[in-house]
Amino acid sequence: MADDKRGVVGYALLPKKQQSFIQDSLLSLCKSRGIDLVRIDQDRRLIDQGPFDCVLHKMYGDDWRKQLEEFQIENPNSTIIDSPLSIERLHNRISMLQAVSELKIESGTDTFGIPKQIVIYDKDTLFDRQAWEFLKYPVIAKPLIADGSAKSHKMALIFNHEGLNKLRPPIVLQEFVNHGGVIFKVYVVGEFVKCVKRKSLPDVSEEKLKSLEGSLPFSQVSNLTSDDRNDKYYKLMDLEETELPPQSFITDIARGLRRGLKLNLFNFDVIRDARIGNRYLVIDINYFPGYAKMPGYETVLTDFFCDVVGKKSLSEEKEKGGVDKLQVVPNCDVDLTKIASKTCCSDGEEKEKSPVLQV
Ligand SMILES: O=P(O)(O)O[C@@H]1[C@@H](OP(=O)(O)O)[C@H](OP(=O)(O)O)[C@H](O)[C@H](OP(=O)(O)O)[C@H]1OP(=O)(O)O
Ligand SMILES: Nc1ncnc2c1ncn2[C@@H]1O[C@H](COP(=O)(O)OP(=O)(O)O)[C@@H](O)[C@H]1O
Ligand SMILES: [Mg+2]
Ligand SMILES: [Mg+2]
Repeated sequence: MADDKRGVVGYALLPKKQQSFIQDSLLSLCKSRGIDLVRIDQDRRLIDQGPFDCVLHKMYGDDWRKQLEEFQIENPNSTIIDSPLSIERLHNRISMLQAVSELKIESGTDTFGIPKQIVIYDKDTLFDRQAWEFLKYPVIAKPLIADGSAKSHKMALIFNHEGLNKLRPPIVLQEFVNHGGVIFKVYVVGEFVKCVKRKSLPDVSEEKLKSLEGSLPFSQVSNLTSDDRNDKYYKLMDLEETELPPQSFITDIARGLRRGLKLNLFNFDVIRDARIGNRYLVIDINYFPGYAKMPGYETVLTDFFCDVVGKKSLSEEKEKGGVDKLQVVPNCDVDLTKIASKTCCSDGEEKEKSPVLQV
């Protein structure tokens, strides 16, 4: 695109997301750099709107997917951020983390993986302790589907057999790993990677485990307000004292995941195993997360949009060296019909019978 021609990014977001993401500060920075952010009217067909150099979206459903397909056929030069097929992989907590197990990264002393876990489809398997004897209490029960609904964030920490009674499969049972009460959230925007600290669940000692009753339900711990955090369980952790993981290690994982998942906009949650100080576990990956909580999000996102629509980024304009060009990963060609039937992964291993996406 000629640099004097304005770029147009159309966005289709739910009202809550629109409110948090489309801030005046972002609109005006984009505008000053030749990019117009335009709301897509969801009461009209996408194909009747535009032109858009890029369509930015966090919307689901068959109708929306069809509209995007139609739009892409009519507008082959337009970029859709991101492909619905790629996003869909994150809607299942097994296929989501499979992407981590598939990563091949050379690392020095630091290692990474995922916690031991199993997918449970029925109550018989849930109460058959032998079926998941490789998991030690406490475990976390997570809904298998992670589609952004309030229900998909409702979890429970299970301390013993009694705690299983309230669970409703399909769920993922995942070993709870003590990690010092702090998680690392890694935000990815194209090639840009930023790691921040957030509060998490406190450690559970062997001693404490004996005295705890069946289960503890919780939801979106890292987004709790300070009032919630002050209650006796969610006691405030000292985030300041926690050291961040090595930046180059985290960047390697982020870029590997970006290519593996074929996604440009996502974040992932990482914990540091308290038993093994240099072992990191990825526990969650989210599409198009709350970027407005990331310091300086306006600059990062504006640079990304410039790159997507083919305008020079600020770093290029200033001809500064050392800043990676933000390249857009091509749209995904994952075949969703290839969801195999396999079961459980423990730190990357998998056995027959749980849903695993084969790319
Ligand atoms: O709303 P926010 O800013 O808390 O963002 C949520 C994310 O919080 P984070 O940026 O990671 O702190 C949140 O991340 P977590 O699940 O808390 O790890 C999700 O990405 C959530 O989207 P969805 O409900 O899974 O579709 C995100 O919600 P939406 O903004 O997409 O509704
Ligand atoms: N395996 C685990 N070990 C320890 N804590 C965990 C584990 N999995 C999740 N958590 C805690 O539970 C929170 C929510 O789990 P997560 O998988 O990130 O769900 P959500 O998609 O709702 O964010 C995490 O932010 C972290 O505090
Ligand atoms: Mg999370
Ligand atoms: Mg999540």
